[in-house]
Amino acid sequence: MTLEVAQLSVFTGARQLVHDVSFEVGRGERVGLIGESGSGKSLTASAVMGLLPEGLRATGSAKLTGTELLGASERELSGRRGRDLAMVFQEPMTALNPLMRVGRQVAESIRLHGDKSRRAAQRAAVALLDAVKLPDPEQLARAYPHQLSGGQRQRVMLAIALANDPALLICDEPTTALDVTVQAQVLDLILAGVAERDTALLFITHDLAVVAKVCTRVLVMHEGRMVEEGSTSDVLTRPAHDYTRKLLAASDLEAA
Ligand SMILES: Nc1ncnc2c1ncn2[C@@H]1O[C@H](COP(=O)(O)OP(=O)(O)OP(=O)(O)O)[C@@H](O)[C@H]1O
Repeated sequence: MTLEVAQLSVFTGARQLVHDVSFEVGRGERVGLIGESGSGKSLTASAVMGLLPEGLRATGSAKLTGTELLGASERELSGRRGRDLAMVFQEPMTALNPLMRVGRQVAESIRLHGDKSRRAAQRAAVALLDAVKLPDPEQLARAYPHQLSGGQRQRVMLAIALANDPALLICDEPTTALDVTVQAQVLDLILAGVAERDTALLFITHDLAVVAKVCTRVLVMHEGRMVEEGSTSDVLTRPAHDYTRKLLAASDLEAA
């Protein structure tokens, strides 16, 4: 199993925000995490990545390829992030360095976790920018983030995330800020990227149409608890939990 989360809870002081969440994501599997705003999706993912905001703490277990992430040292975690654990967030501007050319940012993430020379990493970076279908990647590698469109920046983030063939990719609303056409293109790239590498995908979204397109299995969160889990087609067509039925009714998903 690539990711095994067991009895994961998140607390702020004595208040519990996430309650005993357990799930697994296998190699090459694409799992959606859905639920309304505030249901605990992002906190669950942040706890797995060791990126909880100051003042919050997690208990339980989250193992990536057999090794415990919860309670690991920051040094250990930062060694794994970008190597076998990668992330793409909603807003690429906050994750990209505004003062560094994008090609160099991709190349640095390759060099940080490998033994490629500067020149080889630069070449690999251009190849990755090409693989995420950025136009004229050699030229584009020399641009700064603010010179790119939102969709182009998200492709750069995806190139960085996939640079070291991660075992697990966590996407948190990666296309929510993009317009519909660009959104579909970026989703296709994510699907192709994880398929090529057999990467496990945990995909957070509140958009059920996106889940239907991307995920084979779905986890439903409500008020910090996991209330339902099943194959995407079962959950979207025959929801077992009242809350999931409400989510479906509130969405404009035609298949539902
Ligand atoms: N730093 C924090 N301190 C205290 N409470 C927090 C903090 N971050 C999140 N919360 C609370 O934890 C709960 C879960 O938040 P979380 O961000 O995981 O929800 P979410 O399902 O990802 O929502 P969204 O779809 O809006 O991102 C919410 O009630 C939120 O107010």
